[in-house]
Amino acid sequence: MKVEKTRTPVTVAEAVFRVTDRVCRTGTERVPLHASYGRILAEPLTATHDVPHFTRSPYDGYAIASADSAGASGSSRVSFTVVDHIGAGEVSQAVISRHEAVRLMTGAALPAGADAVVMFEQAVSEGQTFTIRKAFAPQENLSLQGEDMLAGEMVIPAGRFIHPGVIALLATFGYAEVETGRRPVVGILSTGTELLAVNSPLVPGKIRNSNGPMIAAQLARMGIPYRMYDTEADQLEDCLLTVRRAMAETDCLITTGGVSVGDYDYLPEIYKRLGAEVLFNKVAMRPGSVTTVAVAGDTFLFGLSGNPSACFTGFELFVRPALLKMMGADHLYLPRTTAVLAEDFAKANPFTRFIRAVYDGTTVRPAGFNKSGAVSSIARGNSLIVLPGGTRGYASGDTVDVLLLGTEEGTDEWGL
Ligand SMILES: Nc1nc2c(c(=O)[nH]1)N[C@H]1C(S)=C(S)[C@@H](COP(=O)(O)OP(=O)(O)OC[C@H]3O[C@@H](n4cnc5c(N)ncnc54)[C@H](O)[C@@H]3O)O[C@H]1N2
Ligand code: MOO
Repeated sequence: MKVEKTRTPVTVAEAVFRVTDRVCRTGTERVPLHASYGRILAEPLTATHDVPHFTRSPYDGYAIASADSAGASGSSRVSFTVVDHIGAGEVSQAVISRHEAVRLMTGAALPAGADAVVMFEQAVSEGQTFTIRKAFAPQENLSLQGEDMLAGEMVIPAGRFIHPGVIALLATFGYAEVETGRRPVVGILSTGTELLAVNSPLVPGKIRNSNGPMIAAQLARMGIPYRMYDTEADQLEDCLLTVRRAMAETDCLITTGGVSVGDYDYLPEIYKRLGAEVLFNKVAMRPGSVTTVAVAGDTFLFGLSGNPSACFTGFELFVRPALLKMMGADHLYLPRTTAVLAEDFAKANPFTRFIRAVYDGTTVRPAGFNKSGAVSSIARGNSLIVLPGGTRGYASGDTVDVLLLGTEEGTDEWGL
């Protein structure tokens, strides 16, 4: 088999752009509210009524007409008579006359004639009467109709992640079902004759397949369904058959391994046989320089490196935003921040370097063994330090860019 040995690297930003620019939404589907968590809102969410839709008391207390409290002060008490008593969910039939009040609980509708609420703590109760020692302003201690949202107001645009707060909003407006971006079904194919199943005993030269389960978990974290595929051996024909089957059964396929220039790295030849358009096959980054993305028909083929740290990073940088866009998300990228490097990093960075790292809110430090083949630092890290290409010698105390991992939601800006 003849594979090209020289590839032209693209920058990380260019690679991300090439993928996200090509991806289209995979459609929409209606799901019950309880199943909508973690999906992407396909329609803007507009308030169908004012919230709250009636003026209510935000406190346990007494509803009064504020004008009746005029003159109350530290040295002058004003007295009221309680004419009704309501809890939340009840509506008083009383219409307050001069120096009358309705005793009401938090959330109860304000009775007619009242325009302020005296908290229990602001009153001295004596049977059916109470006194106050301060004057109340109109609308004091009220939760006004529409103060949170007004009918017709667009509250959450389409493309946003449905998190618990959005679920609360949907429930507020009575959405028993929600229109969401369809989740793509993703195939995972781990290639390599050295790979053993997770429950296999170790034998010389072989290793357990850690990338497959890792990618499955990266997908699960995004709520995306997946199917696992196996090849019998590192045989081109066998691998091609499996890729074709996976393409027929899924919306996109993630492979790991076999994408470099080795004698058994069949993926480049498979892309050729499929007539796939290769968007890029080398990225100016470490790890993950061999990351390849190709499109065959309307199926995306993500060729991630076999090296675990490179595989992990390739998923987070390229696969994740693509899948989010397939679901119709408008925020595609990992949230990023800056942090103070907590230890020296002396290595040169000929290309953009992504270092698995531990970020504590202020400082960030490499999460340990930092080779492309490392597994330990993926397990220990919660973030990626990003060091630009063409730099060297970062010292403890330097400020560096950090991408945050493990959040379900993206940001709308590719900022690196
Ligand atoms: N002559 C060159 N050799 C290599 C180059 C190069 O430019 N010229 N690039 C190196 C870089 S960088 C990387 S990264 C690797 C990428 O190779 P592949 O993506 O084709 O991956 P494999 O060769 O199949 O495997 C690499 C490594 O990872 C282990 N592996 C593979 N699959 C898994 C898995 N599912 N779970 C755990 N570990 C896995 C595999 O055993 C190898 O050790 O190529 C360099 N070589
Ligand atoms: O792709 Mo390799 O992981 O750059 O080291």
